[in-house]
Amino acid sequence: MTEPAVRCTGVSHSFGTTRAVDGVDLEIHPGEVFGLLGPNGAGKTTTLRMITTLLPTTPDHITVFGVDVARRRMAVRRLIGYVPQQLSADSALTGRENVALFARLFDVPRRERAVQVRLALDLVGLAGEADRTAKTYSGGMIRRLELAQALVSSPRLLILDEPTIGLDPVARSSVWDRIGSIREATGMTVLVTTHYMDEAEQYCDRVALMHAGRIRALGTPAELEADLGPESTLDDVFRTVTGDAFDHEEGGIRGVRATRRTARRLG
Ligand SMILES: Nc1ncnc2c1ncn2[C@@H]1O[C@H](COP(=O)(O)OP(=O)(O)OP(=O)(O)O)[C@@H](O)[C@H]1O
Repeated sequence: MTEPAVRCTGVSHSFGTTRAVDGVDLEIHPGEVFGLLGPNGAGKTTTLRMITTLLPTTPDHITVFGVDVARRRMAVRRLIGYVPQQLSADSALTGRENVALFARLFDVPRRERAVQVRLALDLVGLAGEADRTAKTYSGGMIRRLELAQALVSSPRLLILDEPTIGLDPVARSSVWDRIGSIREATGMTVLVTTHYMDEAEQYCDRVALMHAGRIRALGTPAELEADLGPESTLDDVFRTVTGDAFDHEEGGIRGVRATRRTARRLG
């Protein structure tokens, strides 16, 4: 039987008295684009940080392609490419130098590095701009450069935390188009968080709706919408399962911080 790309079983995490993740069960199939959706503070980033080994976990709760995250952290790290919300590109380096740096950090063998760097830049459509410094890139190009950094070690699982936050609609669709073509070219599994329901509807094979640390609904966008009734959108589904939390929480201080973080990055 094929192992799931990610399996979470009863995953929880608290920061002091805040229960950020509260009993999450999840299976992500190999090769799919899976969206973890929810408002600011839902627990999405904390879940990703546990899957990527950046937060401690206990054995037997999370596996990546069958490898236990708590027992074999280094093996799991080799399977994953991660693009966090925070800036991971250096504006003083060229696109190529930024990707080459990640190739070294992730132990891509020396003699393969130049080829892998070129392939990653090609996959995100930056081959023509690879020798410009990153400070001359637009916000969408920076996001695509960060994708290339994550791709250079040929991960089996690509994890993206809010890849389109703060981007204009054209840049957003170009980032999503790249994610789609990368998946097609490599067969890679993609796990992405977003709070843009319309994007999830359009680009994700399956989604989980998360609120207050819990998964409230899981399925294909079409299944979730059909369950609610004709003409329903994912936004409607979300409002139903969270009791309108989406509208109320999105403008909170964390939302402002997240947007500012991105604005700083792009400024
Ligand atoms: N390092 C931390 N210390 C204390 N509390 C934290 C920390 N990180 C997250 N939290 C809290 O845990 C909860 C879940 O946060 P998390 O960042 O996982 O949510 P999220 O869904 O990713 O939201 P966002 O889209 O804003 O990143 C929130 O209540 C948040 O305030």
